[in-house]
Amino acid sequence: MNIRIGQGYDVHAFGDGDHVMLGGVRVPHDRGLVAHSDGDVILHALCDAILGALALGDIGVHFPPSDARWKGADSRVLLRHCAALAAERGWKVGNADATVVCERPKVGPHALAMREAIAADLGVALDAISVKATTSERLGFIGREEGIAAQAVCLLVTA
Ligand SMILES: Nc1ccn([C@@H]2O[C@H](COP(=O)(O)O)[C@@H](O)[C@H]2O)c(=O)n1
Ligand SMILES: C[C@@]1(CO)OP(=O)(O)OP(=O)(O)OC[C@H]1O
Repeated sequence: MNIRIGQGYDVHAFGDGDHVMLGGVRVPHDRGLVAHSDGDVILHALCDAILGALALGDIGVHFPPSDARWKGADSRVLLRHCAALAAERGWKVGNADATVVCERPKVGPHALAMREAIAADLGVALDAISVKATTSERLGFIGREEGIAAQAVCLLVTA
């Protein structure tokens, strides 16, 4: 069995709105996220982790912000596309682990639903997908609730 590892990172600013999309789940909030797509930082970081493991560039190469096709896009579509790129090359996701960093909203109550959505999109078992959260202890742009960040790592294994 061959293995590959990739990592990803994404940030989006908070703006007007009444919910955020995180890990494919609509989470009620008193702000929204500013983005060309739905601004799902967890899924964007995960897409970049998969693309990184494949050495296929990054999310902006595959889904350019200049392309109207991705305006308001459901990031689950992007994630499934990245999984398909891996499958075409003989790889599948072994496991993935993401950390979202924000003061609010609280992610814990939604983490299982996020894991379920991601596992379904990647075609893997629930226990292969981890979603964690931490605050920034009120420090920096995240601490001031100006934006939200996520990191992800992903292991690919030969299918
Ligand atoms: N947006 C968040 C942030 C944190 N959590 C949970 O709270 C725990 C404590 O966070 P600290 O930053 O104070 O270490 C963290 O381990 C998460 O379980 C959360 O659900 N949503
Ligand atoms: C996802 C894309 C889609 O156009 O746009 P954004 O939603 O702005 O998100 P970003 O994390 O900046 O990645 C770039 C783009 O691929």
